[in-house]
Amino acid sequence: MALWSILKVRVRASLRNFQRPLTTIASRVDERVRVRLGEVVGSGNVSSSLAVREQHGRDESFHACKPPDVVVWPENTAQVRQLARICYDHSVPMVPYGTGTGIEGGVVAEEGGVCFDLSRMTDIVDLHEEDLDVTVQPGVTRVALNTHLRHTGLWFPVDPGADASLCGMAATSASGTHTTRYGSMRENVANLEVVLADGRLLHTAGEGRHTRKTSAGYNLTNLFVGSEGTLGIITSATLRLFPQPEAVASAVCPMPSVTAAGECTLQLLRSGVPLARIELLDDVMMDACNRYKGLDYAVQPTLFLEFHGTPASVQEQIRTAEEVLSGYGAGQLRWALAASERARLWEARHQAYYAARALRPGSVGYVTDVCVPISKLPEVITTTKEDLIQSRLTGPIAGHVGDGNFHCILAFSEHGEQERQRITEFCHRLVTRALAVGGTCTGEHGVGVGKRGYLLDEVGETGLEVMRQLKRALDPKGLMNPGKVV
Ligand SMILES: Cc1cc2c(cc1C)N(C[C@H](O)[C@H](O)[C@H](O)COP(=O)(O)OP(=O)(O)OC[C@H]1O[C@@H](n3cnc4c(N)ncnc43)[C@H](O)[C@@H]1O)c1[nH]c(=O)[nH]c(=O)c1N2
Ligand SMILES: CC(=O)C(=O)O
Ligand SMILES: [Mn+2]
Repeated sequence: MALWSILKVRVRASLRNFQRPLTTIASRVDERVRVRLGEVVGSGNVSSSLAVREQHGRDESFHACKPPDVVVWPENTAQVRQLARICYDHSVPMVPYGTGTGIEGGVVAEEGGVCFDLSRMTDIVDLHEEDLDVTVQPGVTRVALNTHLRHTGLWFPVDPGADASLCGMAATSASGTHTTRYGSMRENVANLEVVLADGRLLHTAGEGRHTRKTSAGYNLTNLFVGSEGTLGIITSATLRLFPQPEAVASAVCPMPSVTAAGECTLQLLRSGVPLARIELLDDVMMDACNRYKGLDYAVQPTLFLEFHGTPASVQEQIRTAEEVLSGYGAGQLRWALAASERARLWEARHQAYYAARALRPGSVGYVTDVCVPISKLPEVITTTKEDLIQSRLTGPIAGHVGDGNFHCILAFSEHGEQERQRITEFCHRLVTRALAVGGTCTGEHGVGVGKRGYLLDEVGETGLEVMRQLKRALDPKGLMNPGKVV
């Protein structure tokens, strides 16, 4: 059987395994429900227009749009609770929506229902500067929070390329270019307020609690981090903050090959340099970024580095890093010291996805997202680059290599069935390769609809069944973002 057919069978089998809860989901939101929703939020905060529904039925990925039946914009948690209760009573699916920047189809309304657009809940509720934490509503984005914090000397470091909502980032367990040093959403969420499917309100670490650690019972906070809207609607998140570093230095460093870059990354991590950022862009991605942002970097595999600390400690880190880099054939480092230069450099990295897509105007993007134990990174990234060449695919590589996480960004035409098939087969080989060395099918983008077929291979039968039992316990009617994750 051709690999393409095997993949289809695997995905279908995985979907069949999902035991639907007993209650049948209502297929459409009828007029009665629509009126009740409008009574809660007011007529200006509910829409059934096709354009609005289509805008909410897709994210930034290639996954096909499936519009919800209605979009609502609640303005506070009390409204979210009332809306959820209405959906629960009428067995209507609910799909939480942050900023729609996800790339695994998380907001696609697989079974229609009500999309909860949370962008009008934009309060920064509690800032505890002395405790280094803050509580935000779901409409607050990472850039908005850091703009608000600018004058406090504090910041929040988790930075996916997009200006995503912080609660959406919690929902997908997002990470970014600072994760090597500061952690991902998993490490940086201290508490979540969640509206459950039936409208009950849960505080995952207890109402009003914002400690640096706790061992009080099960870790409900991390159950909801990465739950992708399938267990409840996050209506606020309490996040850890960090002091802004006194000194910052960024550099761009050309490397002889992706293998050398991977091996050098390992050695830098082992040397104990507390790297704030270490990102790899391969030659194809450097070319794409140069074209997209009008830059003139050498077109070869390149490490983007950043060091944080006091002026003296940054100098010390740079000395050690330069020694390690020279042992792996690194070229001349180009430094970005002024804040504006650094911003330009990292903006190019954050927009790598759009730079890759711009290589083929009018294309859509298929982003892979494997993460492997860091010692396996050089081998896996080298084999992947060879596979791309043999498969005749243009898939620029960008990697958060300090975490063993990398992406191939494949730009393709929605109409090219054969090319799409080659991409699907390539992605399958990549995930298989990552799982074989103890890695994961997704380091940061989540399962959504795209990775459902791999969850069984990754966590095993018992792991998947426990996830489904948890889902049934919290969402017995199967209304929360159906068709995703499990
Ligand atoms: C250019 C570019 C670059 C990147 C990325 C995207 C793009 C376009 N991303 C992916 C994306 O930004 C990331 O997944 C965000 O966490 C998505 O946040 P949104 O608010 O947009 O969630 P979005 O609205 O897309 O929803 C994503 C999922 O979370 C759920 N959800 C959203 N808000 C919720 C809430 N309040 N309560 C419950 N569920 C909720 C949704 O139902 C859906 O399942 C990424 N990611 C990453 O981790 N690292 C990276 O480096 C990048 N880089
Ligand atoms: C798309 C993505 O995750 C990145 O550019 O890192
Ligand atoms: Mn990424």
